[in-house]
Order: sequence, then structure tokens, then C-alpha cells
Amino acid sequence: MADALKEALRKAARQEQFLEVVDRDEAEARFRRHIAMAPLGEEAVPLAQALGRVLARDVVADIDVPSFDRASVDGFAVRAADVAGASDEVPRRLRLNTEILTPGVEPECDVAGETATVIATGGMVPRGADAIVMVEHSDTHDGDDGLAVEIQRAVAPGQFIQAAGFDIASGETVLRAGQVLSSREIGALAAVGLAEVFVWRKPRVAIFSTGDELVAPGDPPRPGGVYDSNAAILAAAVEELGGEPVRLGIARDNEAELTALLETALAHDIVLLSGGTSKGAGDLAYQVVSRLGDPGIVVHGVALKPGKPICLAVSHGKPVVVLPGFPTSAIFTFHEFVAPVIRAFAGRAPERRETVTAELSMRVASERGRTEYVMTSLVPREAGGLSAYPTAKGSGAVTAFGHADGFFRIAPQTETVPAGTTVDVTLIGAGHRLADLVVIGSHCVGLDMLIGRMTAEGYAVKALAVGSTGGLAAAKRGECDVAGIHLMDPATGEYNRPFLTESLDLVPGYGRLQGLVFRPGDARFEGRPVEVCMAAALAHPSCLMINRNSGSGTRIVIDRLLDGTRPAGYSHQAKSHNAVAAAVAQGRADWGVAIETVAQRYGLGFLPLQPERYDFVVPKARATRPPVLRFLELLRQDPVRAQLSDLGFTL
Ligand SMILES: Nc1nc2c(c(=O)[nH]1)N[C@H]1C(S)=C(S)[C@@H](COP(=O)(O)OP(=O)(O)OC[C@H]3O[C@@H](n4cnc5c(N)ncnc54)[C@H](O)[C@@H]3O)O[C@H]1N2
Ligand code: MOO
Repeated sequence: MADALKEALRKAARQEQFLEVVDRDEAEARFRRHIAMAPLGEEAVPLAQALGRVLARDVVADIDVPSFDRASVDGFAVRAADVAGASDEVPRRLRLNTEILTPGVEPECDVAGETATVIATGGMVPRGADAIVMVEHSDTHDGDDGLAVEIQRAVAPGQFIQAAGFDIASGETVLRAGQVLSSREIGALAAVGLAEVFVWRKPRVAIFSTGDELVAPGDPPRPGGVYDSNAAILAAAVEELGGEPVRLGIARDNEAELTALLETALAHDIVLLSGGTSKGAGDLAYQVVSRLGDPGIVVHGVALKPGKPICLAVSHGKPVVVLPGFPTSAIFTFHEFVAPVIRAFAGRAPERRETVTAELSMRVASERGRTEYVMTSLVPREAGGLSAYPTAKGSGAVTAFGHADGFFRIAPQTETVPAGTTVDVTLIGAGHRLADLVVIGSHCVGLDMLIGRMTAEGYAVKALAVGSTGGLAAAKRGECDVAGIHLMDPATGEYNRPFLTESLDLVPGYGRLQGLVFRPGDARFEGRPVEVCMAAALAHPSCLMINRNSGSGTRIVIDRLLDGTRPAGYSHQAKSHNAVAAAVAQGRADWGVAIETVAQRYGLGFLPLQPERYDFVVPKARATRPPVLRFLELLRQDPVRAQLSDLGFTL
């Protein structure tokens, strides 16, 4: 082995310890000790650019709104005393003054006793008048002494008059500093005549990602490549919090490149990078940040999950944070440690987090020694209250945070939390909207299409992929409206029906074809009958299979096919059709079992083994809810069935 390669290997394999893992609150305290948690300064902006900005000063009205008494109806300005007791039978006759008070016209005549002035909605109420009579309750006459009006209704003093300042009084505080300006506030600012307002300057947040594997969205994918999702989610989150993201792109795992980018980034108010903070080969980001001083890195390693390797630094009052590369770890720790700083710099009040209680739907295991935050979906229970469905994907998934309604904490010393435990779930973002239709169970592209149609019709659908068994359990507990399942009873070979209970209905879905998948052109499989393929596969120890997880419907098919034999690769269990197809397509395995639609998606060869049924379980108690009825109706419609059949399903 060449010396250089040997040295590189030795370096990559060396264990570099975290500096010191501290608990969350201690980490936050150390970080904030060096940061002024206050707005960065104010600036005047035109009203047209004020949307979403944060007011830096209270706005006190200089004028009354309206600035004069005005009519709120079309009719006649009168003295209420002159029309007391007026009715259709006994109208009161008033002489008309010779002016017309449309809005913007300044009155010249007083309304003296026994007179009235024509006035339009928004017109200035003339001196002498104290009420307006609606035009509907009047009749005009040509009299000897000029035009007269007969009033057929009495009015109370003040009736149909909007007094000066009734909307906003001069001297009143219209809006307070710290207010985030929405369209409504902007309307009020314009009403008091302001063309510009003082707002807090937006903190400018430099964002870059680090890693040789990262690919910018829009660029072609490459083997081992990962699209840079962290920079996108962070930039959007910064904007949501009132900051201005400045994206500096991707730095390769190269010290010079990282150092140069950090230098550029330090010209902004906050520096955020992600990746390269853990112990792996190429984790350089924290090393580069460690050269900053005054004081430099204050925390590297926090006893929480997700987010253990976060690195918090401050340099000359400027926060510099290396977020973990794992997407959910990055955005979670961003919200824990960085978001409050951005809010403070932007002049926004601290976020008030809302918490709800929910009952845990399944047992959760946790690692000792770290506070774990479990990303969770919430679904309403039949019996009232909420059920918490933990997202099993972990911090490496971008959707673990993206799809969660909130999270609950598991204390560092707890190893398992049993199903049924009541947990406090902190809601993420604007909280969760209760879904019209909750679908829990096995994922299928056919189901995706049906959900898409429901969504297009305006239904809020919550779909949780927890597998057939999980879906069935959710349906039994009354936690979903529909569960998509494909479970074969090994005794009878029948799908789905044998698993029903009294309280559940089975709605026929569609058929999917299970088959052997392999790379096209593989002579061991291509164009041969299944038995011949199996004999070939079993004869060659180098022919690797990929298995499915036990408990899955497909595993039952595989075990039947193998009839007790254990070919190479049997112990490698993938959890989905897609994972099987990807392994075969990329050459990590040579064959496996998956459904036809997935095999086609990955361009794989396919040998049919057996059809399976993908059906829908509906709790009887929910079967008549309108969104459920609509879902079932869609399933019966010809265009929908045609689309399912185009997708490769049999009906
Ligand atoms: N031996 C140990 N390994 C790891 C430990 C540990 O304690 N001992 N900690 C784990 C934990 S916890 C986390 S979190 C991760 C974070 O590691 P890094 O911050 O060094 O991140 P990377 O290694 O650069 O990347 C991890 C992962 O995330 C992907 N990634 C990175 N940047 C992006 C991005 N901008 N967009 C999308 N995905 C990104 C990257 O490709 C990797 O897959 O370390 C564990 N390891
Ligand atoms: O702490 Mo890491 O962020 O769990 O995956």
C-alpha cells in the first residue's frame, strides 16, 4: 500500500473525541453569554416594502381617523329633534338646503331648524345637523318655497354618523414596536397617513453547506451524491423568522476552501454552516471554526438527540454555528439554538411554543445519556384526544422534521417509553391542522394517487406510512379512517380478510403483482422460468439476494419461494419495495422480490410470482364520515380505476 494512502487511512480511522458534551440548557447559556440578544438597528422603509418587517418604534396617530364627522349612509343631514315622531303616516316636512355633500365636499350651509341637506355616504356632516336619515325613508317635493323633503322616520341624535376619531383617535398608539407587519397593520399605517415606517434591520445570515457528496438542487444526480437540502431549508427558515438569508453555496471538504468561505461569511450578522462537525473522515468544518477567537467555540457536543455534534461559536459577538449534517438534526438544532437569536436580532418577541398532550401509539426505545426529542405526528382518536405517532425515520431523514406535527422529550436516563404513555407534544410551526381524512398503513403509489385526488378537492389528508400491521392496529384503535394493507394469511393464502375484526370493514382495493426482480440482461434470470432461476440463484454462493423484513407480506412470499433454503444475502432485510429495487439496480444485491410497478420504476427485469391484494380497512364507526365516503366513491370511479390500471395495478 502506498504510504500516502496508508497515512490517509490511518487519519480517517482515528477517533477524534468531542471536546465535551454538555446538556442543552448549559449549551444555550454558554452560547448566549457572548451574544447581545437585541435588535441590530433600525431603518426606515416605504410602506410598500414593509410587509413582514418588524416595527422598531411605536406608531402614535397624529390625526383622527376619520378626521371629521361623516355620514355612514346616503340620505339627509337633519336635526334629530326636527323629525321626532316622524312615520309613514305622519311625515315631517323639511326645506332642502342648496348644497350636495358628496365625500370631499366641505359644507357651506348650516342645517338650521326645519331644514335638511342632501348627503352621501362618507360626506362631511354640516354644522347644525346631528343625525342622518336614510334616503329610503324620505320623499322629495317641489314646494312653493323651493324643494322640500318629507321624512318618514324618526332618528336618534348621532344616528348614522361616524364621529371624528371613532376609528383611530389622535394620540392613540396604533401599533407597538415589535409588531410583525401583515397586510392588516399596513392598512392602519396608511390610514394615519404614513408613507414610511421605522423597522428593525433584518439580520443577514450567511449559509453554506459542507461536504464532497453534496450536489446543488438542479444539477444532475451522481452516484453517492446527496442533494443539498440543508441550505434550502435553513434559508427558508431564516426568512420565516424575519432574517435575510445569504446563500454562499457548497464548500468541499477542503481546508482552504472552507477557510475562504468562512471569511466571506463573517461579513454577515450570523454564520450558519452544516455538516462536518462529527467525528468522520473529512469532518473539517469545526476544525476551521476552531481558529476563531474572542471567544471562538463555546460548545462542541450537546447531550441531545437529534443534534449531538452541534458546534456553537461566537466571534466578536457574531454567532457562528456548525449544524450537524443530518437534515433533521440540522433543522431541529437550528430551531433550538439559532432561531431565538435570529428572532432577537430581528426584534421579534421570543416564540411561544404550544404543547398538547397525546397518547403514544407505540413503544419507543431511546438511547441513555441524551435527551431525545422524538418527531411525532398527531392524529385525533375516536374516543377524543390525540394519538402520537413517532416518526421512525431518525435524524438522517429530511422528512422526519418536515412531516412531524411536533415532538416530545425522553429524559436522558429513560430507555423505553411504553405504548399508551401520555406525552407532552410541543407543536412545530403554526401547529397542526386537524386532517379531514387520516390514512395509516402500508405505502403504495396507487394510494398516493388517490390521496392526491382528495387533496386537489380541498381535503386535508394526513397519511402515515407505518406498514400493513401498523395500519391494521391503528384502524382497530380507531385512529384512522382508512388503512391500506396487504397481509397474507400464511395458513390459507388469503389476503387481508382473515385479519378483520367485528368493528372493521374491508373495501376492495386493487391487485399488485409480486415478482422476482433482477438487473436486465442477467443471464441467470432473464427469460427463464422461476424454478430454473431459483436453482441457479441457490447454486451460486456469489449470487446475492436481498430479503424483506419479517412481518411484511412480501417476506411471506419469499419464505414460501425459498422453502426453507437460505441463500447468500438472506440476512440482509430491506424494509420496502424501493429499498429492494435500489439494491438490485445498484448491484449491491442480484435479486429480490418486489412489486411490478416498483420494478418498472427502477428499470429492472421482472418474473411474476403471485398476485397480492392491496385493500382498504375502514373502521365501521368512521365509514359514513363524508371524507371517507368521498374516498370510497373515488375508488369506484372509472377515470380513477383507469389511472390505477395505467399505474400497473389490476382491478
Ligand atoms: N462514530 C460516530 N459517528 C457519528 C456520531 C458519533 O457520535 N459517533 N454522531 C452522529 C450524529 S448524532 C450525527 S447528527 C451525524 C452528523 O455528522 P456531521 O455533522 O459531521 O455531518 P456529515 O458527516 O457531514 O453528514 C452527515 C449526513 O448528512 C448528510 N448531509 C450533510 N450535509 C447535508 C446537506 N447540506 N443536505 C443534505 N444532507 C446533508 C451527509 O450526506 C451525511 O449523510 O454524525 C453521526 N455520526
Ligand atoms: O444527534 Mo444526531 O443529530 O442524533 O443524529
